[in-house]
Order: sequence, then structure tokens, then C-alpha cells
Amino acid sequence: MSNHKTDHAIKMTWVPEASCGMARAGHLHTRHGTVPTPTFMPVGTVGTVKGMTMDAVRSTGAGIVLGNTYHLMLRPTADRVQKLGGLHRMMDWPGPILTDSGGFQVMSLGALRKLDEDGVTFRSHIDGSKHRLTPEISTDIQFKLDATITMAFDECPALPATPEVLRKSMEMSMRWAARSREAFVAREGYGQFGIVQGGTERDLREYSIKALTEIGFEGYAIGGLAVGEGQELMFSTLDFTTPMLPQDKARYLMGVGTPDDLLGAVMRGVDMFDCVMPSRAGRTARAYTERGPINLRNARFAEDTRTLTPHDDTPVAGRYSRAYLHHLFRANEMLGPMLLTWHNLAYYQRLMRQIRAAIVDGTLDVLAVKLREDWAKGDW
Ligand SMILES: Cc1cccc2c(=O)nc(N)[nH]c12
Repeated sequence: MSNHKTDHAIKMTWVPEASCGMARAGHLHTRHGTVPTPTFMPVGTVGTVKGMTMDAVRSTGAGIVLGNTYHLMLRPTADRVQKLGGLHRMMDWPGPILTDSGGFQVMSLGALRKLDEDGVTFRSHIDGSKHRLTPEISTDIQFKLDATITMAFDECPALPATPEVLRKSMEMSMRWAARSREAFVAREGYGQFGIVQGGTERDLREYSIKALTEIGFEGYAIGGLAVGEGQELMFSTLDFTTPMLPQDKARYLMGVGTPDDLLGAVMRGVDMFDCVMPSRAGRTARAYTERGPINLRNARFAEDTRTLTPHDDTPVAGRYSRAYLHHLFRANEMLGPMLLTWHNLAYYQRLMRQIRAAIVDGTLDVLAVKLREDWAKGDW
């Protein structure tokens, strides 16, 4: 069932370029620019990638950034963002922005909430004020934010959950997906993604994909994972889920993940990722390196003059010694989290470029072995 509102607009498209096994390389064409996939999307929850100017984010090679309905509706509110010209102008980011739809954050923030068939009522974690989110309200908020990619309003059940709980939750999310699509205002180069639910159950994931593809979206997210199921169960769920998704649309695995998660998920057919890990790690002295993560607060770095990476593809890459970063974190200087967030996001973007290049020249399996070997070496 496609509805009249979306037929006439030239929709956002994902165009394949190459594949290697289940992995795909392509381009996502949007109103705010074209992004090579696979792509990692830095999280800019309240209109900022914490500790980074958008020039710094751009310097890492990031193409799309994330915003968040839940946080932005509370502060500064969607109406104010709209008055300020939308997220692109407010945060000086002309590139594509994807906004999550808010239901997940209401659940994960554990805010006092009441869930019903129509939507969710909750209290703000900021000031306790009462708010409501429904598929219509969420979709309208994302319109006011001027999101390039709008996410359907869904419920993400906590795992572990019984198949019966997963089925009821998924079926409600599919009804909400239809309402989200009905409320979506199609504009040239903008798009809306449906979110596949169903936990780790093959039959529920199949039902969910059938429901979403009958509604018709510009892309499909895989939700309901990265919620504590562990990498093995996440990968085994992807093994049967991505092959059931449309080949000609982008696939977005929400909330994932570590470098090893990204590699494994790309090899299972995922194109887009978002995760707070690299930026949150940057604020907690955890550095991602070619040889796995390290904690820069550790005394062993106090006089270590080596840099974190041999690359020099951003204004900070390969510039600062571990000893200096160790000092900054020990001194609680704000430059510490800033530099390390910049480093970690650059590491993630470099990794995605490496993976993409290997898909294009058909050597992803070779790269995967090399990456895993190096990550296992631990810090040199
Ligand atoms: C951000 C995120 C992570 C993980 C899972 C989900 C999900 O299922 N649904 C939404 N809307 N967002 C998610």
C-alpha cells in the first residue's frame, strides 16, 4: 500500500556500487548530499556531537549525523528548532541528518511512562514535565527539525523477552509504522525509514519486514538489537534478517557498535550504523586504536611519547602524545575529551573507508582477518 502523499516526490535513493559476499558498497542520495555506504553516523543527540564543532566532525569524513526527537522535543523544543531554521542551520551542518523517533529513548531513559495503543506518555528526565509521543507527534516533530531521514515511531522491547511479548510489541510497532508513514510529509530527497522489530525470532522478523515493505519506506532499520543480546545473537539474527530486506534500499542497524560489530554487520549486509561508543569513550579516556581499545588514564601512558595513530588525516590525528592525553585526563582538562572524541570518530570513519574500499576491490575477507588479528594484539 503506497499512499498518494509519497508518490510524487523524488524520494531518497540508495544506489549499489559493488558487493563482496553479503557486504554492499553504495551511495545514499539525499536532499542534503550524497553519502557513500557503508557509513557510520556520529550521534548528535541534542543538536551537537558532544565536544566537537561540526567542522571537526566534517574533518573526520562523517557524512550523516544523528539527532534525537526525545531530547530535542524537551529542549530547546521542536517549535524553537523550527524557528531557528531547522537542525541544519541551527547546528551548522549542511549534510544529511537522521533523527531517531523518540520511543526508544523514552524506554531507555527509564523515564516514568505510560504506554498505550495510541502512544506513550512520559515525564521529562530534565524537569519532570509531562509529555506525549505518538507516531503522528513524533513524525511531526521530525518534520519541524527538518530531518533528512525520519524514523518511524516504534517500541523497542527489552531483551530477554518471551516470543509472545516480542510478537505483541512488534505488531504494535507495525501499526505505529503505518501511522508514521501516513503522517510523513514527502519532500524531494527526504526519506522515512521503517524499523524492523521481532527480537531474535525469525518468524517475527519476517512478519515485521513483510508489514513494513507493504507500507513502503525509503530505507529499513533493524531495531530491537544492541539491547544486551550479545554479539553472537545479534549476528545470528542478522544472518536471517538482512537477506529478507529489499536489496535496493539502505539497511540501518540501530545503536551498533564496536569496530568488530561494524565489521561483522557490514559482512552481513548492513549499510548504516550509529553508536554513542566512540564519542562516549572519548569522554572517558577510552581510545580506539588499530590494536584495540586502551584507557589513557592508565599510569603506563604517563611518559609514552607515541601518538594514538600513525595517520594524519585530521587536524588532530597523529599530533598528540599519549602522555599529553594522559595528563589532560588526569587534570580533568576539557581538551582531553575533545581531542579523544575527535580521534575516536576519525578512527571509526577511517575504518568504514577501509571496509568500503575492500568491498569495492573484493578483498573484504582478507581485511577482516587482518583487522581482527590487529585488534587481538592489544596495545603495542
Ligand atoms: C537507537 C536505537 C538503538 C537500538 C534499538 C532501537 C530501536 O529498536 N528503535 C529505535 N527507534 N532506536 C533504537
